[in-house]
Amino acid sequence: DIVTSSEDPFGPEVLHDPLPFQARLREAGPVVYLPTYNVYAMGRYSDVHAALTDWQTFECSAGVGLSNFRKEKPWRPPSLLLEADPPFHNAPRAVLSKILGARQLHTLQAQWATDADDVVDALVSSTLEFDAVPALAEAFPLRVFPDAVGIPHEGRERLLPYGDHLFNAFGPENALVQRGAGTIGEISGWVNDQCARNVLTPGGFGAEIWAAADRGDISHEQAPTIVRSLLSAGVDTTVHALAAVLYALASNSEQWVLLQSDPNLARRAFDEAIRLESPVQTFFRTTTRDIRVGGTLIPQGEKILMFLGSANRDERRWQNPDAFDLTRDPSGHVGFGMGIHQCVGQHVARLEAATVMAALLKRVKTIEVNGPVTRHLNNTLRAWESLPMRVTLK
Ligand code: HEM
Ligand SMILES: O=C(O)c1ccc(C2CC2)cc1
Repeated sequence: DIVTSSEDPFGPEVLHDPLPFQARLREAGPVVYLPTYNVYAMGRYSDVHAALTDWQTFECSAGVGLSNFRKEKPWRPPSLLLEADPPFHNAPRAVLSKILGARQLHTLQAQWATDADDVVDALVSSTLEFDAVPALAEAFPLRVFPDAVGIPHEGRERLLPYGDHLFNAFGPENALVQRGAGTIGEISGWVNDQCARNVLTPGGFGAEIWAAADRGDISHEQAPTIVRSLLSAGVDTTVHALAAVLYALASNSEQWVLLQSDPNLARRAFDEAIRLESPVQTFFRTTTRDIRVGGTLIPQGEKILMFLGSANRDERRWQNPDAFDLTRDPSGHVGFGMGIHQCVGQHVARLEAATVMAALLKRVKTIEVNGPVTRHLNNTLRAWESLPMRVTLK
C-alpha cells in the first residue's frame, strides 16, 4: 500500500521549479516513498504540521538532513538546537529564546531603521534601476546582522558561502554539495573562529551567549556552537526571504498599493511572502518508532522528508494558495517550522524585513520587476540569483 515516486526532488529540474512536483506529491497521498533516496516524503500541510509537532516520534538528533548521524559522521559538529532533542535541546533553546526575543530587539529597532534608511537612500539617489538581490536583499542583512552578533568585520564575505554550503549539505551529496566541498574547510574554520569569546563585541548576541554560560544557563563548552547557530541560520535565510518579499511586492502591484495605504501590513507581507516562497523548502526528521501515517506503515529509523514549501501551498489548508494576498491571515504557515524547533530567530528576521519595507515605503512610489528573474539553486533554500527592479520615487 506504499505510494512511490521515482522523481528526484534535489535534481536541477525540481529545484528550478518545485511547484509541479509538489502538486503531484500532495495529490499522491499523505506519505510517498522516494526510492531514489530511501526516504518517506510528506507534502500536505496536515502531515507536515503533525510531524513537526510530534518531536517524540520524529526526532532531530539523527540530523535534519538526508544523512543519518547514527550511521554517518556529520560534516560538522551537530547543532545544539537544530540537531538536538529534549532534554539536551532545552537549555540552548531557552538561552537563544531570551537573547533573540521580540522584547530584546527594541534597542536594535531604532538602529536598524537608520541603517535601512541609509541603504535605501544611497541606492535610490544613485539609480532607479538595480538588482535587488545584491543591492537590498544581501546588502541590508550583511550590514546589520554580523554587527548584531558582534563578530569582527574581517572576512564577513564568507558568511553567504558558508550558509549556502550548509543548506546544500542537508540534501544529498550532489553537484551542489561537491561545488562547495573545496572551500568549506577554510570557511568553516573562519566561522568557528568568530564564535570565540575574545573576538565578540560586548553587548552583541554572541557575547550574550557567553554571558549565559557565566550564569550557568549553558556550559562554556556549548557557547561557541550556539554562536555558530546564529552565523549558520541567520544570514542566507533572511537574504532570500527579503528577496522573496521584494519580488512578491514588485510582481503584485495591487498588493504594493494596499501596503502603501496601510504600512502596518508590512509584517503580514513578510509572513505571506515566506508562506508563498518558503525560503527554507525542506527539512528531514527520523522516526523513533514504527508509525502509521495515512495508509503507510513507516518503520522506526527511517528518514522523513518534509516539504515545508508544499505544505504552505496546500489547497487543503489555504484558499487560492498560489496568490500573494495581504488580506489573508498567513499565520500557521510552516515557513519558520512549527513546534519546539520553530525558528528562534523569526523576530530578528521580521524586524530586518519590517525596517527595509518601512524605508522603501517612505521613498518609493512604484516598484516593478524590470528584467529576467533568475534563481540560485540550493538543495534546501528557495534562493535568488538576480532580481532586476525599477522604482519611481514619491
Ligand atoms: C526568514 C528567515 C528565516 C527562515 C525562513 C528560517 C527558518 C527556520 C526553520 C524552518 C526552522 C526550523 C528547522 C527545523 O524544524 O528543523 C528554523 C530554526 C532555527 N532558526 Fe530560523 N529561519 C530564519 C531566520 C533565522 C535567524 C535570523 C536566526 C538567528 C538569528 C535563526 C536561527 C534559527 C535557529 C537557531 C533554529 C533552530 C531552533 C531549534 O532547533 O530550536 N533563523 N528556522
Ligand atoms: O543551529 C544551527 O546551526 C542551524 C542551522 C540552520 C538552520 C536553518 C533552519 C534555518 C537552523 C539552525
